Amino acid sequence: MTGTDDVLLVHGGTPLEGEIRVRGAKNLVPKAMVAALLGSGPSRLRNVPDIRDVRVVRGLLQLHGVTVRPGEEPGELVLDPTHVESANVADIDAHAGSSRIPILFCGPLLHRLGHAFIPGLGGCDIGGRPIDFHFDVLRQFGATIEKRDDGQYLEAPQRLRGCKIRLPYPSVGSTEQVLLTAVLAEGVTELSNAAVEPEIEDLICVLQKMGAIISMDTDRTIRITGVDRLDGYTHRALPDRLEAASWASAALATEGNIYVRGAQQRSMMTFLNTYRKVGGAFEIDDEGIRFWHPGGSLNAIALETDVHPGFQTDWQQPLVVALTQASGLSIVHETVYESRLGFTSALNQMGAHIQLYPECLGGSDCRFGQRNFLHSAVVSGPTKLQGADLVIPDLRGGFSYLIAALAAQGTSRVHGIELINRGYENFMEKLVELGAKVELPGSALV
Ligand SMILES: CC(=O)N[C@H]1[C@@H](OP(=O)(O)OP(=O)(O)OC[C@H]2O[C@@H](n3ccc(=O)[nH]c3=O)[C@H](O)[C@@H]2O)O[C@H](CO)[C@@H](O)[C@@H]1O
Ligand SMILES: C=C(OP(=O)(O)O)C(=O)O
Repeated sequence: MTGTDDVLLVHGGTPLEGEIRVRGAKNLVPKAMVAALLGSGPSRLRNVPDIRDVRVVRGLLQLHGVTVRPGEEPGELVLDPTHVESANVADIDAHAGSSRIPILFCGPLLHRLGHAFIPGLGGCDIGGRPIDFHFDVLRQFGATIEKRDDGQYLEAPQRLRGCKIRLPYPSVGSTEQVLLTAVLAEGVTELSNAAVEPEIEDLICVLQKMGAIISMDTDRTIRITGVDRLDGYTHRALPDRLEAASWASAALATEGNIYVRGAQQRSMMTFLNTYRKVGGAFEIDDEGIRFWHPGGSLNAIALETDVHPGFQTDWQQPLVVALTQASGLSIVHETVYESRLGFTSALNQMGAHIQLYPECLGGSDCRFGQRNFLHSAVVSGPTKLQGADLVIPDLRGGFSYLIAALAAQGTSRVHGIELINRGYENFMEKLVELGAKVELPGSALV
């Protein structure tokens, strides 16, 4: 999608109603694809969504000699790493695109080739997003790292060795870095203050299927006993709980009713509790979850994002749009990313009343409290939203703008919709199936 194709006209005011399906999680599938690099034979990954982050990783794996082909069932990939080889640095740079996943190639490439090149990373612009923890842990395993203008060059002069690591913060990516490196390192690795998101548990399941030895304690400690060799795996990716929650928020904000096939209660319990407090209704069955607005007014709430099992930060932005329709003052404290509330200024242009503060409001003190980041919000509602010209700032912010435009009166022009393809499979088709009135300029109503 380029040029004017990157703009969507959204005619708001119609409740979203119907059924959509979510497939494998954006925050697991690309990482399971990287794990295939560690195997001595082919892996089969099922429930793979057609999103840009998957295409980026597929390209990077192919550059490193991994063959990637469709499997027998729709959404299945077969990844064969038998002939892993060094890739041209310029090609890697060109393929890395907008994703954060290239950083996770370090451990597997160091094991397979003894060296790795990591280009500049993409990902959402929602905070500084440093990668210091990643390089600190890789050094502890015995890797050397040289920063040059085009990226980071890593080497493993000898087999990487297991070590004792404590993360300064339970970072998802750094925990995955440790897992993907420790499984083939010599000896035992003990990781404390690890992240324990459901996608990390699913990655551990993938690695265990390959032959890894990994145990998790209740105190965020993960122990990995290195092995000499891993096989391929067959795995069905856990469903995308972040996409599911986005559609749930869309149902609430537009006074609609959406059945999300594939949504799973277990990985969404914290979201479901919050949804119920706001006044949203849901019903769970074996195949998915139905979310709807039961009528009447919604309740203002106090919300704090946190690492799992807390309220996931990626759920925050879409739900804030629904909170603009709740009666009273809602407080949102974003403790994972310092700049993740910036998207709210466009909601204010549409008629919302959202005030940002640098203090930690409504809960515990976080890392950002003394540093002048506008990371708390007071949302005053309900407010009528009006269509506007919107420029998508990041993935979840972008989906939130779609929700706001759908809930608003009048027409919005939403610019930069291509970014949404990074994490939402076929979102335009899904919108149309749910009855949204959306239009690509120059074409008929889609
Ligand atoms: C592709 C993917 O899975 N993305 C998810 C992953 O991002 P990602 O893995 O990048 O996020 P992290 O959990 O690592 O980041 C959490 C916090 O740790 C900080 N940090 C992280 C690494 C580091 O080296 N130094 C450092 O200071 C970050 O700036 C941030 O404030 O987890 C986030 C938190 O659940 C989610 O919002 C993202 O959707
Ligand atoms: C922040 C996100 O992703 P990434 O880490 O890929 O930028 C997200 O999925 O909302």
